[in-house]
This record gives sequence, structure tokens and C-alpha cells, in this order.
Amino acid sequence: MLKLIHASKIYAKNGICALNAVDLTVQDGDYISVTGASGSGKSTLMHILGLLDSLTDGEYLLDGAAVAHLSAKQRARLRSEKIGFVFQQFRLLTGMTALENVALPLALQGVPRHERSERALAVLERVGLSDRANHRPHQLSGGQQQRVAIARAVVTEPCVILADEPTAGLDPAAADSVLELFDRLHRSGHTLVLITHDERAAQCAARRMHLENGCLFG
Ligand SMILES: Nc1ncnc2c1ncn2[C@@H]1O[C@H](COP(=O)(O)OP(=O)(O)OP(=O)(O)O)[C@@H](O)[C@H]1O
Repeated sequence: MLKLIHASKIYAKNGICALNAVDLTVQDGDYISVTGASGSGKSTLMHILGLLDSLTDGEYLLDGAAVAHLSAKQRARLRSEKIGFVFQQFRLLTGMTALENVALPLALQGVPRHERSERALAVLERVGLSDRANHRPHQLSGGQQQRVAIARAVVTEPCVILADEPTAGLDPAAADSVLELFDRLHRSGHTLVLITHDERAAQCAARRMHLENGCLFG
């Protein structure tokens, strides 16, 4: 469903080859972790898979379709339909409740208000936070905020969840609750790509990959 074929990314401004002829297939239901030293190309890989940047060589197929020639508008639409993002910094909107944050991607897709509240609440229930639906981010712990962010990423039923260092900065118990949630999402059929420095997090994935100087192994 996600396929990189001999994918390379060279940044024009400094000539750095951040991805070097990478081949990667992510099948429906996969749970993959990608580790690598600082500067090995992890963020670049996430940006490419998340349609936030383009390849300089090779191909990226999303659900079987090449994305190289799509306009910025088409890419943005595809991104909101097919990809759920989870970031290290949660990126929740501080003025909104947990429920409103989770419902936001549905609003952007034009889902009617009544339906989006229902769906957001159902997903908050799945991440164990339905009793916190009306709390704002500052009233939640770091681990709870990250679980809200994960709920927001899955509410649109994307093809894949791309998580960039989702446990960095969390204490061990909170990190465990996030990894446990990923495990449950994987077991219920979700597709996950976890980009991480955290060896313990990487071991939770069903398949491990490793980046070294832009080359992908594993
Ligand atoms: N926008 C950019 N313009 C130019 N060079 C870049 C850009 N983004 C990344 N690079 C370079 O590409 C290489 C890979 O960077 P990338 O951020 O993908 O690595 P990373 O593994 O995510 O690193 P970290 O773990 O430190 O975030 C590095 O040498 C980096 O300096």
C-alpha cells in the first residue's frame, strides 16, 4: 500500500543525499519501526512518506498510485485522507478540548458536527480517555496528550499512521502507555510506521528497519 522504489532525496541547497535508493514496502496491517543515528535520514523519510516533501529520484506509490505528479492541493487532500501523523510535541490546539482536537480532522473533511462528535468520542474511548473528553491539553499529562494526538491521527481511518519520535520526552510509564496503544492499534488492523531513537520503542514493532547515511536496512 505504501511503496518506495529506489527512492532518493538530495537537498538542492547543500547537495546532501538524505535518502539513497531506498526500497520499502509497507503492507496493510504492518507495524514497522525505523531507527537511525541523528542525520541518518529519518525525518526525511517521514516527510516523503507523509507527502510533505518530494523525491529527487525513484518512485513513491501510495495505494498503488504514483504521487510524483500531483499538485500541492491534490497532495494535501491525499495527506488528509490517507495519512495520520503523530509528532513528538503532540501539536494539540491548546484552546480546544480533547474531543474538539480529535474531531478537528473530521471538520476539515466536512463531516457534519453531530457525526464528528460521535466519532471523536468513540476514538477517545478506544485510547482510554473518554472521561477526559472535555479537558484541555494543559489539564492532561504528557502521556494522555500523546494518546489524544494518536486518537486525532486515527479518527479519519487513515491508511497509515506515521509517528515521529512519539515517546521522546515522555517518562517511562507514559511511553509504555503510548506503546501499548500502538500495539492495540496494530492488533486491530491499523498500519503503523514508527520513527524513533528509542530502542525499547523500536523493539515493540513487528518489523524493524534501520537507516544509515540515507540507506535503509532490515
Ligand atoms: N531541509 C533540508 N535542507 C538541507 N539539508 C537537509 C534538510 N533536512 C535535512 N537535511 C540533511 O539531510 C540529512 C538527513 O537529515 P534528517 O533530518 O532526515 O535526519 P534524521 O535522522 O531525522 O536526524 P535527527 O534524528 O537528528 O532528527 C542530514 O545530513 C541533514 O543535515
